[in-house]
Amino acid sequence: MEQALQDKFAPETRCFGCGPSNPKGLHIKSFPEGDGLVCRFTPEEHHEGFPGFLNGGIIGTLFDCHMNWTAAYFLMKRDNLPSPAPTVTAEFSVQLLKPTPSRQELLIRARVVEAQGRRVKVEGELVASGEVTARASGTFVAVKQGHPAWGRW
Ligand SMILES: CCCCCCCCCC(=O)SCCNC(=O)CCNC(=O)[C@H](O)C(C)(C)COP(=O)(O)OP(=O)(O)OC[C@H]1O[C@@H](n2cnc3c(N)ncnc32)[C@H](O)[C@@H]1OP(=O)(O)O
Repeated sequence: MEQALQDKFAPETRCFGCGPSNPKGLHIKSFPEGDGLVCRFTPEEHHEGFPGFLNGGIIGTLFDCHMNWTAAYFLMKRDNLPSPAPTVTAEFSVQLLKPTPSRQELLIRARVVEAQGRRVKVEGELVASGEVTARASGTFVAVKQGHPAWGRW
């Protein structure tokens, strides 16, 4: 089976949302598909906000990390880099449209809508049983040498 970008390019990282090496993390897995990236995530009970529905902060983290990887992968392709660009989240916002069921697999899609230099805008949506329950957008910036995140992937 195809490897997730996180496992292929950053297996040692410990980010709470996407680091494969964080034993308490969410371990999201992102895969290129179509014009963006997709992530499938099945929540656990301790991710719930109320019984049977996902906590909003967890939804934010899913978008944050998956959109970040979408930006990083986009820059890798655009700039012909050997690995995803070292991007961090500059800002993001989430619209919680309806309660998100937490006892099933969820689909998160994201795609780049604008890019200029090392700044990339990404939009995402969260789908449960074919229904969009949340949307997000954000700005992700590839850091320069000297930034605390540099070389930490
Ligand atoms: C391989 C990928 C692995 C990814 C795994 C990690 C995923 C984890 C997701 C995270 O949680 S990251 C951690 C949380 N984020 C941070 O801690 C970031 C804190 N902020 C910063 O470090 C800096 O503010 C930042 C690197 C984002 C920008 O500082 P810089 O000095 O590098 O850039 P600069 O200020 O020159 O801005 C560059 C461009 O971004 C734009 N920009 C910067 N901050 C912005 C902002 N807040 N909102 C919108 N745009 C922003 C800025 O206008 C400009 O646009 P233009 O190039 O078009 O002029």
